[in-house]
Amino acid sequence: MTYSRVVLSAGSNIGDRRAHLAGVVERLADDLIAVSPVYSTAPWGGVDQDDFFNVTLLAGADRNPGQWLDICHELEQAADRTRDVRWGPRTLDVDVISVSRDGEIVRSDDPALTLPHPRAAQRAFVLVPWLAIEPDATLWTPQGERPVADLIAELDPDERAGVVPVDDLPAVRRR
Ligand SMILES: Nc1ncnc2c1ncn2[C@@H]1O[C@H](COP(=O)(O)OP(=O)(O)OP(=O)(O)O)[C@@H](O)[C@H]1O
Ligand SMILES: Nc1nc2c(c(=O)[nH]1)N=C(CO)CN2
Repeated sequence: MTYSRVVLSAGSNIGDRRAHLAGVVERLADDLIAVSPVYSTAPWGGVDQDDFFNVTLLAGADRNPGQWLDICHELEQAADRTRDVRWGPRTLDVDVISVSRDGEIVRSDDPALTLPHPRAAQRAFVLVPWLAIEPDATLWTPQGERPVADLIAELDPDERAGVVPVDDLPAVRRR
């Protein structure tokens, strides 16, 4: 038994953004612990592009970190995701933000799956939705384990202002 708890971030800024995010919730239905509201988010990373819709999800299951990443890639492929511009527009991006096992945060330098996600602490589009579903969330950073609320408070106010709640995705029924 390798029960693990995962934080995933999903984002879309091409096509039916809401439908792409709803597909993630549908796929993970059996493992879901919580799904944030949908947020409209200004593009992060310096590429001029349309706003994203983002959600952060908590899930738990008997899976290792690589199996969570496989699900992320499967979901991206199902949305016909292509890799063109780094941090550029996409139908669907699903990232593994953090995994914990038996309450211990998993850490990995593997470029194929770096954990926790090395840029999560700078991304209001990940942290703000995460805090909405887990008010005492913490993230491992190079400075150690930090409350997500503190990381958000340290972001540029413009970065925070670009992340605005829209509404909730419809609830899914467990299979
Ligand atoms: N924590 C992680 N979550 C998702 N992918 C990761 C992670 N760590 C490493 N990767 C690797 O990064 C590769 C590129 O991922 P992707 O195209 O989603 O990057 P990106 O979304 O453009 O940028 P970023 O990594 O900054 O979010 C993936 O194929 C994957 O193997
Ligand atoms: N607001 C926002 N910006 C992004 C996003 C995203 O999901 N939301 N994903 C990116 C690819 O890593 C690059 N920039």
